[in-house]
Amino acid sequence: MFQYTCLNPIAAVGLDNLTEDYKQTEDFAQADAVLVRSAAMHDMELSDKLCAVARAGAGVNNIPLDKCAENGIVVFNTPGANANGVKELLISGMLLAARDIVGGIDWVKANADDENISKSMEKAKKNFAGSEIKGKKLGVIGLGAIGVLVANAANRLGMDVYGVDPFLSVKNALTLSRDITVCKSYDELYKTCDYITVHVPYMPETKGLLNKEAFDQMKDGVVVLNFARDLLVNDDDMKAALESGKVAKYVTDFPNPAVVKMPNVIATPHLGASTEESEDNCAIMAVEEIRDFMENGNIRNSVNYPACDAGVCETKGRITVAHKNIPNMLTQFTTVFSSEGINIAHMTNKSRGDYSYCIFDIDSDSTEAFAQKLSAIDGVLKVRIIK
Ligand SMILES: NC(=O)c1ccc[n+]([C@@H]2O[C@H](COP(=O)([O-])OP(=O)(O)OC[C@H]3O[C@@H](n4cnc5c(N)ncnc54)[C@H](O)[C@@H]3O)[C@@H](O)[C@H]2O)c1
Ligand SMILES: O=C(O)[C@H](O)COP(=O)(O)O
Repeated sequence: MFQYTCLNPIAAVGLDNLTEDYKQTEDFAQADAVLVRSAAMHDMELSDKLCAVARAGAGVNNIPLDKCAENGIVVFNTPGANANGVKELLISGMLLAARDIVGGIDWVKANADDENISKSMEKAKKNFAGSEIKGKKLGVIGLGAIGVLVANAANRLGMDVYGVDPFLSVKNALTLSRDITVCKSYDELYKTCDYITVHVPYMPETKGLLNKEAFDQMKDGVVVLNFARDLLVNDDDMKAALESGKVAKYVTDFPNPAVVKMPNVIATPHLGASTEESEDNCAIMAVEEIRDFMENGNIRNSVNYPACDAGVCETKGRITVAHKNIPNMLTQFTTVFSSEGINIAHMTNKSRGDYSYCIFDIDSDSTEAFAQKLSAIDGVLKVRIIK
């Protein structure tokens, strides 16, 4: 029996896939697995029992990835599961910036009691006129799951699209329309584009990516869109750019107390992934990842451990070991196995950065006493008996 807890509401269509082997608990300390969206986990105490955290979504900056890895806790996310939801909101963000749709709607509400509204609006509408996005240049920073969808959709709407991503994956490059220009540098994108949208993860390396230096290179009157994370933009520099007119409009899904008071800001309350479809996709994928990990020990879509898949165990026993990626670990493991007279039928070991993960399929039953011998090895972070 596994216990799990949800730190945010997770769509039922995903949770329904948890069998009777899973019991929900409200007690974080009792959970073997956690499902989470944006709840802040950095200050939470991690119990020895906790094995897995699944982020039903993309961004993992709310989760202490290194602290989890150090405790042998595997963190997953759900790549691409909410990308279409964000893409659609982003396209609406560009349209909201291109035409004063918000001003127009506000005007209609303010004139709700006007008996002659159909006449007076014909005079008022010139105040809310705008431009079209067709033929304009869009710059996409970060060509991942969302960035590629945004680039391709904007291209289909007749925009001239440029992208930049120093770590562009082969899969994403192949999905990108051939009409899109992949820039070698940010500068090239900044100086060319009328609209610039950012779709990169928030990490120390991307903090304040859009700052004065970046704005200075952009065209006067550029529209900046941020549907990724607020700290990707330097607020003070954005304020100055909006006040000077360098940035004509800032469209963001991440308002904060500073941003909401700035002029020409169009803000939504972190709605990118809040669609039925995205919530369902994320929940289904997160639950699949948790189940494969808890029941088989397999790792898919982890953000702090390597992918490791040994399928379903067909031998008598399976033991998994999360450990430091340092020399001599495997020799020590196999020494323990041989001293106990246990035959390893199949073994998979994968590494990623400072951490490694091993799946041993053995021809004997796994015992607690044996697992403890493995746990006692220096550099071992967590040992689990799967079978
Ligand atoms: N508004 C929302 O509700 C919402 C929903 C989903 C995701 N997000 C945010 O959007 C981000 C991106 O999501 P995704 O699903 O596309 O993730 P992803 O991992 O598929 O794509 C991120 C891309 O950014 C690239 N990248 C990393 N550092 C970069 C840099 N310095 N410059 C340029 N590119 C860089 C990566 O190579 C990758 O291709 C998430 O991390 C999250 O913060 C927001
Ligand atoms: O990173 C993400 O996936 C988004 O920001 C969505 O966050 P949410 O699941 O809290 O809506």
